[in-house]
Amino acid sequence: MITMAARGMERPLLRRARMMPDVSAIGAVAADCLVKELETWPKPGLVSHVDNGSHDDMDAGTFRRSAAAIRPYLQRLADAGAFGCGMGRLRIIGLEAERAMFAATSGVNTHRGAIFGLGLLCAAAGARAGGLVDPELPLGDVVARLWGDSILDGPVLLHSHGSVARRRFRAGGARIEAARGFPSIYGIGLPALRRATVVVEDTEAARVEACFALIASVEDTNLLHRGGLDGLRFAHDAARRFVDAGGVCASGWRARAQSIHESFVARRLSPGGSADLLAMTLFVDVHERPIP
Ligand SMILES: CC(C)(COP(=O)(O)OP(=O)(O)OC[C@H]1O[C@@H](n2cnc3c(N)ncnc32)[C@H](O[C@H]2O[C@H](COP(=O)(O)OP(=O)(O)OP(=O)(O)O)[C@@H](O)[C@H]2O)[C@@H]1O)[C@@H](O)C(=O)NCCC(=O)NCCS
Ligand SMILES: Nc1ncnc2[nH]cnc12
Repeated sequence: MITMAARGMERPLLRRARMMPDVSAIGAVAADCLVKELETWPKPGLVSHVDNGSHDDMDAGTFRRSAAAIRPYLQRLADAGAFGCGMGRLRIIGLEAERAMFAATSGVNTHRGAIFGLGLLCAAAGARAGGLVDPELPLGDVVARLWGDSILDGPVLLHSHGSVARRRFRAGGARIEAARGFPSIYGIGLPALRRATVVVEDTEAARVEACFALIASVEDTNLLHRGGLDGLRFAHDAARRFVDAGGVCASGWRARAQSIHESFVARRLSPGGSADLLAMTLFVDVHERPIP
């Protein structure tokens, strides 16, 4: 069993509020997290309900259609997790979800990374609600424990933007993130979201904080694809400066965040992997809220 502790990354032993055992709600919660990610602004270079960021082939409507189309598949992944299915079955459902996404968006890739990562978290939530694993085990550890090896051994996409960027820059990407139990969610996104929620009591601002914290450290293959190493460094530095200056807890944060958003758009940079990880952070937050 691969746990965060076994990998030397201790997580605090929190008692977790559980949304159990309602397996049938998992897909709807996950789709709602995709919509909440969309409805977060300013997010550097990314599409939101306010503008299209660095994209000219998709807008908020494209993302809403995509989230609605993949919602039933996220639920099927949760059900599959509750039935103890292996990675082979999850992959089949994931690929069907990708086809539904492309049909809903006329061929635009809105959520492939989210289908993969959030889909695995849905399956983990299903396995937990179905009593197949310790109900206290964090969802990321459930993914690593049940499917981590198969995620790494599975077939790779040879021609996706991400796979080209990963080979060129030796980057990790979505599979490594999932196989390791989502360290970016537990180590970065979730702590940032929760810190900001306590201080500012503004849920959209807290999502902005988590988004910037993720962009500041994730090796995002979308940034590498569009901007190479210089693009990734630019994004890391800009987001890090925002967080270090107090993030959304500092006065004037929205104007600063908007200006960084515009600087990404000017360079056509889009941290799609961090956007996916924001949605996954929201999902984990719902399922693992500590009991006060
Ligand atoms: C395993 C797959 C995810 C394979 O994907 P790939 O080989 O492409 O791997 P990655 O590069 O690792 O990234 C895949 C997507 O994951 C997001 N992502 C990027 N970096 C990270 C990261 N460090 N951690 C986590 N996630 C990351 C990202 O997704 C978002 O970007 C997509 C849009 O990208 P693109 O089409 O390139 O868009 P544009 O820049 O707009 O293109 P142009 O306009 O320039 O032309 C969007 O989907 C976001 O979600 C990465 O793209 C997986 O696909 C796979 O094997 N699937 C099979 C199904 C399966 O196994 N499912 C398991 C059960 S659910
Ligand atoms: N809001 C967003 N904008 C651009 N790419 C994304 N990938 C996932 N969410 C995204």
